[in-house]
Amino acid sequence: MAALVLRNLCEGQTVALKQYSLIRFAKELSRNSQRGIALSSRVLQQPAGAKKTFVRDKPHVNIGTVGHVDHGKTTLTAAITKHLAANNKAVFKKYDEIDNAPEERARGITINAAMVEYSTDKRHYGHVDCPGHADYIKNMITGAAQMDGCILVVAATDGTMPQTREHLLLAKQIGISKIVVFINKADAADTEMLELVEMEIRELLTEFGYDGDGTPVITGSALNALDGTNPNLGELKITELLEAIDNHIPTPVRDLDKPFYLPIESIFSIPGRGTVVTGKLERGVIKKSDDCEIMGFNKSWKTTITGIEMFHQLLDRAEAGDQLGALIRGIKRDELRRGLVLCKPGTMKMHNKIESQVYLLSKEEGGRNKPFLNYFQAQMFCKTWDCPALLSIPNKEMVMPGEDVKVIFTLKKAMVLEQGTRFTIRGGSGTLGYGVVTNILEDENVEELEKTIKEKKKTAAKANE
Ligand SMILES: Nc1nc2c(ncn2[C@@H]2O[C@H](COP(=O)(O)OP(=O)(O)OP(=O)(O)O)[C@@H](O)[C@H]2O)c(=O)[nH]1
Ligand SMILES: [Mg+2]
Repeated sequence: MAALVLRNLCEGQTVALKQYSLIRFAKELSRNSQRGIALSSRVLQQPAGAKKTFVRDKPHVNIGTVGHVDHGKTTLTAAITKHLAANNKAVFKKYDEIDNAPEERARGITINAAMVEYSTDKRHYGHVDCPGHADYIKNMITGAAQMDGCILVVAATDGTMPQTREHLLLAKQIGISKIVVFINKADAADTEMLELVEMEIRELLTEFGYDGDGTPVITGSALNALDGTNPNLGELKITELLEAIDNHIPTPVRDLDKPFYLPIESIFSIPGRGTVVTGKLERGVIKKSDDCEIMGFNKSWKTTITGIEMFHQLLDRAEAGDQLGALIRGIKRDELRRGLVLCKPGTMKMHNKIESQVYLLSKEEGGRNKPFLNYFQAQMFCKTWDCPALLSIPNKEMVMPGEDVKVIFTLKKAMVLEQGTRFTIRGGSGTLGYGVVTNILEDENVEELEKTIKEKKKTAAKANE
């Protein structure tokens, strides 16, 4: 998260965000304990004996809230923890404990994806509350990249909105196969409106390849549940929602036998202890004292894992699916960034050129209205990283939005990529398309390529004079 703040600074997001970022940066370091997965300095400096050891007595599943800005995702997240806290299955997280950065409080919106933990009788959950605002879609992608299933929140007062569509598209692309819908703000809408919104959502789910008829849709009021008023729309609906999550979102089959692999989501520095990287372990098993390799953005490091934690509890062994923090030896926080990968030494490789099959969104789907010419530069988002990438189309000069095509991408930096990896292409402020890596190609000299492109553009401009 702290890394994210720095990134926001570097990448010139809104001025307001910059002003708040330094304060947030300082706060982030001290608020790790509220995020669940991160290892806070306060916590890690305690003698190991003072901390609980994580007991794996239920399957762990990663879910979260997605949907348009202000539709009630954070209110719902707080309401779920309140409901389960009454049964000792969660710690109640108030609304402003989830949205706790100064700018989030000032603007009343979620900027960073936040994490809470709770259990039902059936499973243990890590829940990421994603931001809905279009400006923070990057943070939503990173948050959602870790989910096994999600709760799509749609306010009955608005119905489906642009980020409802965009989040659904990204969820599909990230590989989330099952969704549960919560139609929120039922306290502020009439029955006719609620029915219309449900129909609209079911249609949208079908359009994006989900089971529109079979997806559980629960209609209620997160605010009523949080306030403890109107139990028929509040409390009871949270019970229904949790049952739907337990039953509709399958426990993923985890890849425990493969070498471990964790896309890094954030990096923290713990004075006196070292650097912690956090993220979801995608596959394999890690143990304390395991050797590891960190790689991405043209660089790599070899080091050792000296501690593992999940939700403030210590683990000797973490397995695929766990949202964890790993303490690593001898690398400074500033050397690392979100998007790097932690893996078993020698098992992964970085590449900067791939062949892929891509679907480019049509204008109606929120895509571009102009054709894509050779060497169009887009931003590729994959797992927790994003990197500029030049698009080229074999044997063609251009492709149109709405086309499903074979595309070659040359990335500005070599990243960890594999055949079958899914990614999203964004540009300007929106999603332009999505695709899957079909082949790894021989690395390209990016500087040479850029020179050639410049020359070609110059020649073309001269010819047009
Ligand atoms: N009437 C009514 N208002 C609600 C309900 N749930 C949330 N709200 C209000 O809607 C506003 C937005 O709620 P949030 O929970 O911040 O929405 P969000 O989806 O997390 O917003 P972002 O994270 O910024 O995208 C707040 O003023 C809430 O009090 C509800 O069930 N009924
Ligand atoms: Mg929110």
